[in-house]
Amino acid sequence: MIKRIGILTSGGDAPGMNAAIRAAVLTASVHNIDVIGFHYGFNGLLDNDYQTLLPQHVQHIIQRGGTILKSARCKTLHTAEGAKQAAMALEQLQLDALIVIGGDGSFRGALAIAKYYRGQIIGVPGTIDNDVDGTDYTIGFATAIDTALDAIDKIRDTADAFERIFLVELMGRHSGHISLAAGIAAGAEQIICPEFGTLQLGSLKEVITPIKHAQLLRGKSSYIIVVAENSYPGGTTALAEALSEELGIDCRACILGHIQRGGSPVGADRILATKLGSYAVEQLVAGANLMMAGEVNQQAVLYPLGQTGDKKKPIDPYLVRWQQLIASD
Ligand SMILES: Nc1ncnc2c1ncn2[C@@H]1O[C@H](COP(=O)(O)OP(=O)(O)O)[C@@H](O)[C@H]1O
Ligand SMILES: O=P(O)(O)OC[C@H]1O[C@](O)(COP(=O)(O)O)[C@@H](O)[C@@H]1O
Repeated sequence: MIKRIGILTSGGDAPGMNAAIRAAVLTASVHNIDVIGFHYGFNGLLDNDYQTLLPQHVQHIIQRGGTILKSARCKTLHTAEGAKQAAMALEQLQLDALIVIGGDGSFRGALAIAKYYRGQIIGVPGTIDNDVDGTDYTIGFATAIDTALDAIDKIRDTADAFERIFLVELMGRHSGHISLAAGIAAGAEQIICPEFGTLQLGSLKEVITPIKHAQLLRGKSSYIIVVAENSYPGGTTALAEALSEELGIDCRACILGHIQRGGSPVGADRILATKLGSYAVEQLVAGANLMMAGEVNQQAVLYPLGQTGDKKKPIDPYLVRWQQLIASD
């Protein structure tokens, strides 16, 4: 019987985390479950830093970016001592369950705690990167794409005016979900992401050949290359410099950075967050443990927490093929 649950947001914040908190609190209230929210991710467990969350505390937060509970990374949790201490905090607060909203790293943290905790744990996928197995989309991904798209469209204007080559670096840590989606939607001429293989220092033929081909075909024109972070050993600015040297034309780099994590969540993220935040509570009541609440083919599903970081979810193979065979030609 679940009477009291804890909730926290951890790792990179993502637009829609607030919507997930709201949905979990409102659903818990209907089930007469008390909720406490830990601040600063897992640090809140270790530092006894938390607040009671009542329905009135989550009013009018569905449209807000960031997270009202704050987020952080927590080094201590990587030690067995830290995991034990976190579990002890949950026991002392008499929490029957914990909801962790975050990415696969946060779910590994949750599993570490589970070794010493008698209650239930459930994950809700919140990261702009979409690099979590067991769910078609993560909360925050749709908003990040639109943010990136808005920026790339603006870059296209200035690139067109100067007939310049621009390299736009997008986030994703080691995954290309954001770059592929935003690159396709922006009509980027090239997309470079880890799934296409990492570029080597000095071997730029595969980037240069399509540029030269396009120049031959279309003459002078703007040319946008979307580059997922960590795709080139020296970074995207170094890649732009190397290309400038090889091509003899100025290439500009634009690193979009953390702007992609902010902003009001788009409708798709608010809806996904509402569904998964609520489903997580319902599934805890039904007895779920060490699972993630995900969505596959529009159905809310449970997926083993321990498999969420297996990196089995590919970037869309149809779009990859289209980009490589048609868009970059
Ligand atoms: N292997 C692990 N063992 C224990 N805790 C971990 C582990 N991996 C990640 N964590 C915890 O989860 C936090 C968030 O993970 P991170 O990978 O930074 O973000 P995300 O959850 O967005 O993938 C880390 O700061 C750490 O506290
Ligand atoms: O905010 P930080 O610590 O610089 O981290 C940047 C990383 O966080 C992200 O924005 C989100 O990643 P996570 O959700 O896995 O934390 C990545 O795309 C990026 O590589």
